[in-house]
Order: sequence, then C-alpha cells, then structure tokens
Amino acid sequence: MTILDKIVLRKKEEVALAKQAVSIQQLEAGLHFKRDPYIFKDFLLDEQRTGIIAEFKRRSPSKGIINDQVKVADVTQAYAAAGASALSVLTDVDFFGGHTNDLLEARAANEIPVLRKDFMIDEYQVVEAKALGADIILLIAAILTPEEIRNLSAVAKNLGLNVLLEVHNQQELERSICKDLDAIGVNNRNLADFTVNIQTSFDLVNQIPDNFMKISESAISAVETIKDLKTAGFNGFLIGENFMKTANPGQAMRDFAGQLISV
Ligand SMILES: O=P(O)(O)OC[C@@H](O)[C@@H](O)c1c[nH]c2ccccc12
Repeated sequence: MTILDKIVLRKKEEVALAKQAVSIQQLEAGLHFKRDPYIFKDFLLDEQRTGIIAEFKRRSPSKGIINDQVKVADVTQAYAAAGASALSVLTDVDFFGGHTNDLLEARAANEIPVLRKDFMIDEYQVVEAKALGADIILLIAAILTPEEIRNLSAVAKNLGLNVLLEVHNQQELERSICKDLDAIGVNNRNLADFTVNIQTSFDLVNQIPDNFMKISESAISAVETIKDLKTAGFNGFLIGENFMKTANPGQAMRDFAGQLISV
C-alpha cells in the first residue's frame, strides 16, 4: 500500500466522522458560506503579483516536521504582502499536521484567494471548503475517477469555488480534463513514492489546453526555475517547503520575490 492509499483510507474515516459531527445544513449556515470567492485567474495574471501560490505546511509524510513554530496568520499575511497570488493551506491533520482552523485563520487574515489543500474524495468536503472560506479546491487525479472529478468540480462551480486539478502524468491529464476546471497543476512530486522531478512540468505543459491556468507544483526552490517555467507557459508556482523550512517563511518569500524581479 502506498502512502497515498493510506491517506485516502484515513480520509474516508475522517469524512464519515465529520458528516456525523456537522451536517451539510450546518455548513451552509456557516460564516463564509455566502461570500463570493475571489477569482483565482485574476490574481495569477495580476502583473503586480508573483504568480506564486505560497503554502502553509507544518509537516509532510516525506519530510516529517518542516516548521511547527510559526503562526498561520503571521506567515500567510507576510506571503500576501510579499506578492503571493494565492495562499495554500493544508487542512489534513494526520499526515500534514494541518487543521480546518488554519484555513479559517488564513481566510480571516487575508484578502487574496486561499486554496484548501486536502485530499478531496467527497462532496461534503467541497461544501466544507466553502464554509471555511476557501476560494479554491484541489482535486487530485491520482485518487479520483474521471466521473468523480466531473461531479466534485460541478459541485464546486455551483458554489462559486475555483477548481485546481492536479496531475502527475499524461494519462491522468487526458482522462481527467473536464469543463468545470479553472487550473491544471502538474505535481513535480509523485505522491505514491515522493520522488521529485521538475522535468515533469516541462514535459506536460504543452499537453494542457490553453483555456486553463497552468500551475507547476512542488520542489521549486530557485528563482531561475520560475523564470524557466514561465517561459514554458506556466502561470502559477506552488511553493511550500522552500519557505516553510526557514525560521521566517514570510521573510523567505520576500527575499525570493525580490530576486524574481532581477532575473
Ligand atoms: O513543499 P513543496 O515541495 O514546495 O510542495 C508544495 C505543494 O506542491 C505540495 O505540498 C503538494 C502538492 N500537491 C499536494 C497534494 C497534497 C498535499 C500536498 C501537496
């Protein structure tokens, strides 16, 4: 069994428990349920911003603890001030040390799009994402059938949420594309075995139809890489560890963004 299989098994239990604790009706009555999400594309294409989707990530199955000393509101505000186009907040508890409260805190502290970073397998989680104040949800092709992707993205669209589909190879991309997606992310990390290779992004970029925003995800640590990814056609760059592994992730993002201007 791969780590991804384990995560999905646990996620099914977690969703079943969440459904018992809080009903869909209760979610729909929640604080953020009626707000209009930001339009992800507008922030990615905003010339005043960097295209970086900056992630708050305490730990991961591959690296263990990355940073458990910093606060969500502090870090995400600094990311936004440094020019992030969007924020990514892990809400998975058991494998990434995240929490739904982290998303609520990031929402309250910021006025740019927030991605709920989790393993979505059920409509309930999409409704929950809206209630937590998310603007964007992630659908991971490796754990969903094409039909599930169509259904979950349609539910998200109905709620005004932006949808980011994550793929890791050409087969996943071909079978998963559907009309309700806004952005397609190429994950440079293979979630089944954690190997990373930026080349995955360069290999797949031209297979992504131009009506979708194109995002390169994971293992990005150099400004030169961003420049090359931009030239190849990417609009967005998802970065977690490179910032989070430092004592001051917001400062790390500021320094990185400063260097971007000069390359
Ligand atoms: O920390 P990195 O290597 O910069 O990667 C960030 C992000 O891409 C990664 O956390 C990620 C990409 N897809 C995911 C799916 C689930 C959990 C995490 C992820």
